[in-house]
Amino acid sequence: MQTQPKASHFINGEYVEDTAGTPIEVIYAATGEKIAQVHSATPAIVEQALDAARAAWPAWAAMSGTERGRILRRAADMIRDRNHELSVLETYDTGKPYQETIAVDATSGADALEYFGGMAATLTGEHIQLGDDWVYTRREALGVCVGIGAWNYPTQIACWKGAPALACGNSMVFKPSETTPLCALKVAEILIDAGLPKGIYNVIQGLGDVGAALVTDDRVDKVSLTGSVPTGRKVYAAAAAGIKHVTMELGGKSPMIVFEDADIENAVGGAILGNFYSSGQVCSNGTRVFVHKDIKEAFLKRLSERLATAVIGDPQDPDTNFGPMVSERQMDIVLGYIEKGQAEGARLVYGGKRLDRDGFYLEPTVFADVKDDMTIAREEIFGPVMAVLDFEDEADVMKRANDTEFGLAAGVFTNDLTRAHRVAAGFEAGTCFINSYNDAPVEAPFGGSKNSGVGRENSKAAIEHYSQLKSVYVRMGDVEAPF
Ligand SMILES: NC(=O)c1ccc[n+]([C@@H]2O[C@H](COP(=O)([O-])OP(=O)(O)OC[C@H]3O[C@@H](n4cnc5c(N)ncnc54)[C@H](O)[C@@H]3O)[C@@H](O)[C@H]2O)c1
Ligand SMILES: C[N+](C)(C)CC=O
Repeated sequence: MQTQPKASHFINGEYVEDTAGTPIEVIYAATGEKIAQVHSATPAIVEQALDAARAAWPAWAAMSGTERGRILRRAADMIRDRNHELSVLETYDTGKPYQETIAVDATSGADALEYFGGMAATLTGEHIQLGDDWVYTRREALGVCVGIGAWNYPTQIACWKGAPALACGNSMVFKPSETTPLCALKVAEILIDAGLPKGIYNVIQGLGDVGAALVTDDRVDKVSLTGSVPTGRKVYAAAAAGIKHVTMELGGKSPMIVFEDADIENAVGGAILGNFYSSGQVCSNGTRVFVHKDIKEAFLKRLSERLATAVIGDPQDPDTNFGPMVSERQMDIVLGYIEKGQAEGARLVYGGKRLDRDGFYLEPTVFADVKDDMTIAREEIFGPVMAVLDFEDEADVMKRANDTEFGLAAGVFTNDLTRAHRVAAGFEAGTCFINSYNDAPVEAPFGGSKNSGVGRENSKAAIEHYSQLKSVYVRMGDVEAPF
């Protein structure tokens, strides 16, 4: 497959290059080989992208929602038609198994374009009667939105930010992660092929400095970041200085609680999905798995048996279901946490090593007897490392589950109906799961509380974050002035 894009950036409906920008190598995680190179955006490219987005959005905002929505839904259909090609590319970009990318990545991007495309025509204000006078509200676009992506779901993130922004009549400049620059370019190309006016969705490459240049620019009205908490703090502060709207989708260290009455097979399945899908590189993963002491050993035994059946290998092989870390750097970070887990006294019950093969492969890793204050129970690892902690009492485990700076997600496995809902209500987290883990349908709000984020992606809630209301007061009688 051709992995080298036509050019580094996509601006005003065209691929654009500026080789003066710092080269960014794209490394295939499964082999360690270079598969493409792009250039970081120069100040001239940043200017070009923001000028294009600024110039294009008023006409786009003035189009009817039906027309905007039709273009987004056409793009969704095109993504679905090209799912195989896009999934192969996503696998090259991230190293994630094709078995996952064909099922989730481009299709969830298409879901967002279809959902928000359908919603575009329904966006309205309201009428408020005040005696003879009245107020009507107009739901208006914000203007130019900047999207900044993480590397774990490059197509999905490009679409989850782009679809609601465009549906509301905004334009977007999207900067993918420097680790995975390829997929967002395809999204931009497909949107143009679907009929999107030039300049409405632009992609530029770069590291944090390019992201920072976008965030601080006066032409930008809204910033939506998917990334780590430390980056979130910087971006939020910079956006606040310019009084910009923000959405922050940040990291997590989410709890999953398995009660003694849970269906163990389902709970083990949920823990596998919530720790080892995408080789553990998922923001909402339930990496602190609290298992009731009465079933802990049975849980660990079944978990180890099922982990032994993981098919680890060439991510482009459809049978492979566990791939490499996205980069050597990420692999080294995760190995550092595994060392810390052992040094701090956690019991390694599965995996723990780098695999003896090319690429950045780690074994799926499980620690038991983890204590709340251990580093592997407190910090986001963003890799295939599960921490299993014991508990006996519901009130106590709830306190421990919520004792974290993060609040992205949380899950509970139990067959006790009232306990399930009581626990879900008690979680300090934006997205909770009962007898399931990591489902993220476009119809449901997704996002975090506490340090895990601000705002919500997907669902009707996202419309509030990409539009603003204008109130128009209409007086029907004479004006009564005091003098
Ligand atoms: N909540 C969610 O929906 C969600 C989804 C996926 C990933 N994540 C989080 O993302 C993190 C992993 O991704 P990562 O390593 O790419 O994160 P990161 O914070 O290192 O980078 C994220 C993006 O921000 C850019 N950036 C860095 N510094 C910046 C600055 N000062 N100004 C503007 N942009 C800047 C990067 O270039 C990149 O595009 C994890 O913490 C994970 O939990 C969250
Ligand atoms: C949003 N989600 C859970 C699909 C991917 C986060 O890393």
